[in-house]
Amino acid sequence: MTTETPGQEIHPGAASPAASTAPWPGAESGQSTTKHFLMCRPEHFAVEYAINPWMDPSAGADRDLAIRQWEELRSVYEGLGHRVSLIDPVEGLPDMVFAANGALVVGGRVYGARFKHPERAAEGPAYLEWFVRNGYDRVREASFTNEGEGDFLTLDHVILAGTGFRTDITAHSEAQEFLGRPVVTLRLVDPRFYHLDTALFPLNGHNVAYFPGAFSPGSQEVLRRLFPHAVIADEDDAVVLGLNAVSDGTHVVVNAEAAGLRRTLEHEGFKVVPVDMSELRKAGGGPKCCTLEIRG
Ligand SMILES: CN(C)C(=N)NCCC[C@H](N)C(=O)O
Repeated sequence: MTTETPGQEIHPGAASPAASTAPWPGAESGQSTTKHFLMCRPEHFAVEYAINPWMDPSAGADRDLAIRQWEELRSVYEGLGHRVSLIDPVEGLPDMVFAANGALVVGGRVYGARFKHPERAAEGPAYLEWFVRNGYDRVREASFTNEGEGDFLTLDHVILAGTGFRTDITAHSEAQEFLGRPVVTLRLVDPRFYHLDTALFPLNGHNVAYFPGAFSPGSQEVLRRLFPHAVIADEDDAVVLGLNAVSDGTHVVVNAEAAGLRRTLEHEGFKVVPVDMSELRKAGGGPKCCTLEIRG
């Protein structure tokens, strides 16, 4: 049903290791899934304003380096056999590279983002427009503030939803109603981890890795109950945005600096794919932020 603008589609070149029956011990953590991602080349990337504690406009950012790091991330996905589509970057929207914030797409239904900060407000309609243009007809403009997959992370039977800094808790029930999936609210308490995807990522359809210190005591308890076998990350890994990672159930694409987390994931049987996203981190983003998953 989805038709994409010619030239925007990128076809995976290499054979897919993710689709193979690779004997990595990660098999016990779940099967590898071939995914469809939407990304936005950082052609207008800059740190021009500060809307999170990572951003310092006076420090400057090297756009060419950001583009090289982003290209590397894109080829990692393609090399793993994932499909990558592109949305055109819009001049004047320096954070548009963080595609994860643009929407939440589950079962072919697109729940649009509504950004908290006016600096990013125009990104919501830009991403929604991409989905409409590409044939998605179950599209919902949000009535409440929410920053897409920055604060909504989807597992097989539940969607985990962050609140506290960006996404309004009322958006959680709006998303649940629209998507027909149970949404579990998690409260974020540390401003460095202002989106859920800075503090937690799904390892597969039924387990997660997370940094407990980013969550309120009640939400920590919820996470312990839901995921008794979760991978627990420490603050050293969290402060290099190590939890802003993307897993296909076998491979985990993770910030290279997250040394402890990388070791733990390998020990758990995952195939770790380190990437350097240091330039994009100056705006508060990592690999997951650059990646919006299109499900269905
Ligand atoms: C990992 N995170 C938090 C993301 N999903 N998005 C990055 C957004 C960065 C942007 N400057 C902002 O502060 O909104």
